[in-house]
Amino acid sequence: SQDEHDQDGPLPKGWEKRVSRSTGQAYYLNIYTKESQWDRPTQEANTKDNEKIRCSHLLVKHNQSRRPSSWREEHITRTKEEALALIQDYHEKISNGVATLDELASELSDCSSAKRGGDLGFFARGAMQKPFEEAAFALKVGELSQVVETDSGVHLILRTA
Ligand SMILES: Cn1nc(-c2ccccc2)cc1C(=O)N[C@H](Cc1nc2ccccc2[nH]1)C(=O)O
Repeated sequence: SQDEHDQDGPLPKGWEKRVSRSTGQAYYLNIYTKESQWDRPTQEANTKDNEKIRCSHLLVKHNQSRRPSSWREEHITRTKEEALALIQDYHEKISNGVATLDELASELSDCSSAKRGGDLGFFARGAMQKPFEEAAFALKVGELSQVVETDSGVHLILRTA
């Protein structure tokens, strides 16, 4: 069988290396959840499929938001188009390294998590509105999302763990 101590060193705990019978290609099996993946794992295998991730976000609310009010502005009147223009500008600034998400979120996010630089802590699937969850769980650690729309407004999401 394939030696799991090949040139990349030992596999993280909970993974086994397998070879695909049809393609002969190596893949990796999570021995707890029986999930498999092509990419060589970099972290210990999670033991349940209620994996948790950690994200920070920047939220810009608008006049169609579920709760058009925030610590920044009691009555939010900007239109959705204006919110999208703002969040696009923030996306560019963060992508170009002009500012960090936590700096902008602290001043500009309409979510009460702004006081923690937008940090939402760890959460599993089922905790957040679906569009936010799908975007967040698709991110790799350190990756910034595109603009994500929820009933709360428009967001930028940074996965931090
Ligand atoms: C999900 N969440 N966590 C916090 C939070 C976290 C850490 C410290 C303080 C507040 C605030 C919220 C929250 O729902 N805030 C809402 C805005 C909002 N809507 C969201 C939808 C998805 C993810 C985060 C979101 N935040 C609000 O302030 O009107």
